[in-house]
Amino acid sequence: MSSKPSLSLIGGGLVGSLLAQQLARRGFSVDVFEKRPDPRMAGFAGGRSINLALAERGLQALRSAGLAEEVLQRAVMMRGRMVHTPDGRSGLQRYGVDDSEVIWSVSRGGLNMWLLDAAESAGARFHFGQGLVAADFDAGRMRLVDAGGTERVFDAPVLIGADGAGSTLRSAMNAYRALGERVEWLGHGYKELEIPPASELSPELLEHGGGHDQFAIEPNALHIWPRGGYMCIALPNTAGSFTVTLFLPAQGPYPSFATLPDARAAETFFRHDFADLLPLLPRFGTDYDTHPVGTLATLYLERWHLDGRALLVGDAAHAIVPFHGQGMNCGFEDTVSLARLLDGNDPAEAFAEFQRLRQPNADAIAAMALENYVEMRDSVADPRYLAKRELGARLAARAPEHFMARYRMVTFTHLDYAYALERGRAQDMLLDQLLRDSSDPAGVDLDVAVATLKATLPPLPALRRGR
Ligand SMILES: Cc1cc2nc3c(=O)[nH]c(=O)nc-3n(C[C@H](O)[C@H](O)[C@H](O)COP(=O)(O)OP(=O)(O)OC[C@H]3O[C@@H](n4cnc5c(N)ncnc54)[C@H](O)[C@@H]3O)c2cc1C
Ligand SMILES: NC(=O)C1=CN([C@@H]2O[C@H](COP(=O)(O)OP(=O)(O)OC[C@H]3O[C@@H](n4cnc5c(N)ncnc54)[C@H](OP(=O)(O)O)[C@@H]3O)[C@@H](O)[C@H]2O)C=CC1
Ligand SMILES: Nc1ccccc1C(=O)C[C@H](N)C(=O)O
Repeated sequence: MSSKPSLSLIGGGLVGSLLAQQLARRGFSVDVFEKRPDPRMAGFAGGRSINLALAERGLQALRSAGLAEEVLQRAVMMRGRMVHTPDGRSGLQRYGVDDSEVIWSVSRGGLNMWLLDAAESAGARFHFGQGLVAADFDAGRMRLVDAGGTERVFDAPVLIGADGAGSTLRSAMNAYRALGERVEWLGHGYKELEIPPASELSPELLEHGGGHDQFAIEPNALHIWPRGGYMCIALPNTAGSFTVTLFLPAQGPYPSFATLPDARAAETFFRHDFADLLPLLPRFGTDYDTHPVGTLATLYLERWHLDGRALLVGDAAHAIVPFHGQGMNCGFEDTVSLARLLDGNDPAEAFAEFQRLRQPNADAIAAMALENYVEMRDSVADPRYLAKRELGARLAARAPEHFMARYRMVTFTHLDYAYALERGRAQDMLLDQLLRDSSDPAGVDLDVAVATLKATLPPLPALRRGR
């Protein structure tokens, strides 16, 4: 008989299903309890967004699970931000120097279903339509409710909660022993709309006269319509459509979701603020009136575990705002770290070490995700931001061992998020200093700038590349 403990995972979403695969592959006995029906039979029932940006951290976790190539084949490459200004012009701000540094738009439902298949193939057992209701941590038992409302009690000496931002396991743990929970609401909400495939739009609306095959606008980009205090973004889907997300203050003066309660009011707003986007949204009225306004918040906990009895991972432990496109990526990194730690250690040690390693990084990406909202909705159109970005690129080309854009550290490396935050702050101060007298990066003496950089900051750590 195996000496490895039996593990009960709550939640078979993105993080729960990948974690189940990683643990089952290592020989753990894994049962996953998911409150929704099996999406492979019932269809995928919504979720927090239609599609997601997959970056290097998430990809590396998928590689270690042997799933990366399969996922990439069903993803759309995004080379950079296509910024759409109010005058109707657009321009690409690349993420990296070439296509080795791109992010990928993947379908949440598709990804979740491939991960469920992979976890089952590795030996994990899934129990759908089983929602956690309560847990008795002293007795090592939990209570689940099925779709018909029948409640049953199961043994579960070791519980892992991957049940998302509104985690029931977290509530049960918190009631047993205070976890030091703090939720900071952003005060902005989001609503999803859709640009359909080009074939559903009249030809005169299509960019480049329809020269993007089945896509109405450039497919290989993450589109942003920055408007200062709010924005729209669009991520491509493989079938030719784009999922558009409007981010806007929830309450307060116009424009806010409160002042745009229905499609009629919102259409006037879009005609004025997103004039080039509105004609690409033929189902605007129905989408606006039927899709909910999602809420956004950051979750901070002092404790992620109850000794070796229960642990929280992914959004259940550290939900963040979506603006860096890193919530799932961070949760996927969690799964690799936790599976390694559990292999050969008792759960109490593994859980404590997991929190020690991951919490500073979760805090750091939470902070950077909040900052990226301001960057996306405002700074991308600001000359000062563009000047700093340009000077940063020049320094990185001249002294790559000393300068790397923070965005690159977060998105394309495995450097700790906490390191990226700290190093990024130091680099940002240096750029401000170098651009104090001139707002033109071409006016900065690069030899002097590189000498200052090397005198101010230590070299970057050596990079571990995914491929
Ligand atoms: C608008 C938006 C856009 C985003 N875009 C990106 C992006 O581009 N890139 C990125 O990396 N991240 C993105 N994120 C973040 C990403 O969605 C989350 O980080 C990710 O879904 C977390 O996965 P999870 O498995 O921890 O939680 P979830 O995906 O929420 O899964 C939780 C699962 O637990 C189940 N569950 C809940 N309660 C119970 C219960 N009581 N019993 C049993 N099961 C239960 C749920 O049904 C669900 O299946 C975005 C988030 C939002 C809101
Ligand atoms: N929204 C956020 O960003 C954060 C929320 N929280 C905490 O979470 C709790 C609830 O948050 P709130 O956002 O208001 O509501 P929910 O998390 O309950 O989500 C709102 C809606 O989205 C659905 N939904 C959520 N996650 C998924 C998923 N993975 N797949 C499919 N559908 C999903 C829910 O369905 P269903 O009801 O069936 O689950 C519900 O209809 C609160 O206690 C809050 O403090 C904490 C931090 C961040
Ligand atoms: N997926 C998202 C969802 C919502 C808001 C932003 C994103 C992003 O991915 C932004 C991207 N990382 C960027 O910085 O351009």
